[in-house]
Amino acid sequence: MRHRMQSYGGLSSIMEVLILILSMVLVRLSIAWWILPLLAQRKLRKKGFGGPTPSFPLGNIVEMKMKRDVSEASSLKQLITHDFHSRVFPYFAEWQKLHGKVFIYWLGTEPFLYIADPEFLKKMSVMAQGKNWGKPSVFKLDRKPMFGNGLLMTEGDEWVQRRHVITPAFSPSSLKEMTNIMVESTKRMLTKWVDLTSSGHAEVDVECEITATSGQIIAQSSFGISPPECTKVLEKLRALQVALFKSDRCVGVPYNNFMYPKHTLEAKRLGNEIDDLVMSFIMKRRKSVDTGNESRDLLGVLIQESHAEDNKRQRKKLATRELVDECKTFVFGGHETTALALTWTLFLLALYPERQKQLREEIEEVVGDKEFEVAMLAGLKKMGMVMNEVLRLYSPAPNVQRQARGDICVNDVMIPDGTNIWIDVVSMHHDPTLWGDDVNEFKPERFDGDSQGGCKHKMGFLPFGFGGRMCIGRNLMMMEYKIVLSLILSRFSFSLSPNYCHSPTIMLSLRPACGLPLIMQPL
Ligand code: HEM
Repeated sequence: MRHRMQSYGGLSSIMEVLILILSMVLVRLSIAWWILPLLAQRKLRKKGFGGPTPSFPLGNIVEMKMKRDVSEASSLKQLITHDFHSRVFPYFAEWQKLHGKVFIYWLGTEPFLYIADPEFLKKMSVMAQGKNWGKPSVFKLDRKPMFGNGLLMTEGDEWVQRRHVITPAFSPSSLKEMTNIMVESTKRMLTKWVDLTSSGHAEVDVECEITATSGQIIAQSSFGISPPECTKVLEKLRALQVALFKSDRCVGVPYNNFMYPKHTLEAKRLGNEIDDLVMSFIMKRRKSVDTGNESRDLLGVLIQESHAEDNKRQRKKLATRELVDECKTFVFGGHETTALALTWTLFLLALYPERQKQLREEIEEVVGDKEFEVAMLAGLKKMGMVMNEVLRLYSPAPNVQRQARGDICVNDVMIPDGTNIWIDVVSMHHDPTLWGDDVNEFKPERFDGDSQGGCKHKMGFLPFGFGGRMCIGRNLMMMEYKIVLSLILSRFSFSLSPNYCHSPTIMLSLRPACGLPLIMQPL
């Protein structure tokens, strides 16, 4: 009996210790996840930054989801309008009315400083050294299967070094070598469209077609991956994008991965499969380096760099991982955004057929019957204006994110180290105080002789981001855009299909939710 009592006594003291440890862990977690961020938010509030009231542990996620559901349901029968900020970001549109263009909102236990004011952004970037801008750790972790630690996600010295190594792969001479691949891939797509239309299928989902072609272009021109091989990677990347961005996974809520195990495991599995495929391409290319048959495309540049430094085993391992992450980053970042810019262009040209005619005349004048040459692209001025206007109205990259690495002082307010920052590009591109009352009209002329399109603030037009982290692939994009669009316009005229449903939506990028069915008419 005494023995039993002793063991009960031992058990209860173990329980007490466990409860104590658990309470200490809970206290530490609430301090780290809630009290400290809340104190930082209070400080910012005292300095005049408002924002919606968060609740623990979801922050403002519930409110955001509710507003989005309402907006999606009410926009099902939406007429075609280019004024869609309140549809894709209904919560930001409403909070802006209450709190202005700079405020704080919460994703789970992560506070975000929302910015739709270019002047505030300018002051902030002047004060922050390039290296003091990081990428939100919460997104880096969440998007790891897709981008790993590729250029888009690296920070500090590592980013400086990586950007320095990669930049030559986008030099004018390297881009020139990509022309043939762009022309050939587009011609293959157009031959397919001719076959489709001549067999009675006039309706083509051009978003799907152009995304596949753009994927082939980047995979082949930057990594030497041939079309059949790259299809697998592209399909898996698309599935990964859906797993990561098409579900409400409560990013920012501690341990959200455990709340959505199915999506988390699916993303991890797809990420690993893509890694294996990419690794097999890299191994093949490494062999050609060993035999001296290496080309100077992006993968060639990266492989040579990793060889130059891989005298220590540790470094070699790291370099191989980095190579895989860069390949994923560039294959995804390099095709999705460009394809969407072209898709939204075709949508607008279908809507305004007189613009198709104008561009066709320009192509006839500049290119005529000749083979495409890079030197011709600068002559396609009207097309350049159309491109800028599309990137303004339907910016494929709808937001830019940062995390302060170090305190940043703006207007005498200290934005503390670690603050997440969300820059709402769609809002700035649709702001009548920056662009005028015709802000929601498609008017390429606003870019005639003015690279800022008449925007009243030079940081109000940010399709490729800003500062040192501006898009590294923008020249490649502009070249691909003009080549693909010229070839399409020379072979087809097109109009919107009655099946088109106007529903811009965000799935990391800004895309048409139901694709872009067009009625194609061969010329
Ligand atoms: C319409 C086409 C494109 C748009 C709208 C676009 C947009 C952007 C934006 C807004 C950023 C800045 C992100 C940030 O600051 O966090 C960015 C960065 C980047 N883009 Fe693009 N992009 C396009 C095409 C491309 C292409 C064709 C490539 C590759 C071939 C590419 C690769 C990258 C990479 C690697 C970065 C990260 C750069 C860095 O952090 O140093 N993008 N892009």
